[in-house]
Amino acid sequence: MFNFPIIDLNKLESSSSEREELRRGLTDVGFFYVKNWGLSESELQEIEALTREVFTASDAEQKKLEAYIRNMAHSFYLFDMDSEFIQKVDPNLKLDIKRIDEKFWKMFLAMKNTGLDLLTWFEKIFSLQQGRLREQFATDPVCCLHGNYYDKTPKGEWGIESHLDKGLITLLYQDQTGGLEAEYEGKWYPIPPIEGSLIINLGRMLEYFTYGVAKGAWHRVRAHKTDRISWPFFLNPSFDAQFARLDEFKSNEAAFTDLEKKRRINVSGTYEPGTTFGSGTYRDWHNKYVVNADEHRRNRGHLKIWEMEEPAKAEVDGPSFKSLQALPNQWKQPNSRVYLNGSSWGGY
Ligand SMILES: O=C(O)CCC(=O)C(=O)O
Ligand SMILES: [Fe+2]
Repeated sequence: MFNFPIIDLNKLESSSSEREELRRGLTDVGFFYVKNWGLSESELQEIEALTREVFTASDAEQKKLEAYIRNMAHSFYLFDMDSEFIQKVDPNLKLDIKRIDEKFWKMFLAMKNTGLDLLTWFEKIFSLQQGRLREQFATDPVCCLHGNYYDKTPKGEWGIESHLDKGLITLLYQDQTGGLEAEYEGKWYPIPPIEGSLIINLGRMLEYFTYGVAKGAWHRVRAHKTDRISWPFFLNPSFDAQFARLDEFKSNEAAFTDLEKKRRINVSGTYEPGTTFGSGTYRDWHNKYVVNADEHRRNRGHLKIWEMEEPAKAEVDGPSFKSLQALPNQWKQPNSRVYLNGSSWGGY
């Protein structure tokens, strides 16, 4: 059993051993737990119950929901209380949309704040100038919260196949089922749930910007006999962030180039045959490798995804929904009623 770091956010300021554990999580393991991140256990229990209600609602209930989102090929948005979608809610709908919206939005913000605080801690751990990570990459980060619903993954199939998330940091809350595993030095280890804690893993972008000193971590979800819910929050760079790596880490360039060469492609829910990151912005990279990747992501997991984004970002991405709508029907929502099956663009 591998010992993943567990960081109590309330102790980071006062305890150097806590900061050392964070360093281990950041530079060696790529995965760690954090405690005291913002939501109480009772709030999390409520979120779990509401999420299960949404995902297990009757066909009829889900059909009603579908009617509200038929113009959105990709996501099930609940965050904008003034939107047409919310106002048009069928009075007979049993799901309590407003409550779901309120709870999920609170979770979204708590996770976003925790992620940004962690970036500040990473700056300290790396002795970077204050703001070096946050100001260069995350002044206006592209954030996305998923509800992942694994409906009794059939034996022999993966909940989610081995992958590396594409963004800066992923913050994940999971129910008590278990099944998540991470790779460390070539071996796979379970990441069991610790009640109330978040799992943090580092993504491809943070790894790239630091020449691999911050460690991107591979992970996967095993098949399980019961259903399982997890809530990953993806903190991606700002669309306008330049793909400029930090000189402070340049001494690791040779080692990182080596690592990249040995890597499988199509690593992170993106489709990157022979990727060179090059210059430009995160938006350029996103448009090239994420927006066009749906076909390749289709079979990467056995789950339904519910997705929440910030309204402003959803607008920025309007064109990508439209381009998705132009795709042949079978690419849009395979087997799905309300939710997309394993074809999120914002996450992974
Ligand atoms: O469900 C999990 O525990 C992991 C989900 C995940 O890796 C992802 O959505 O990128
Ligand atoms: Fe992931």
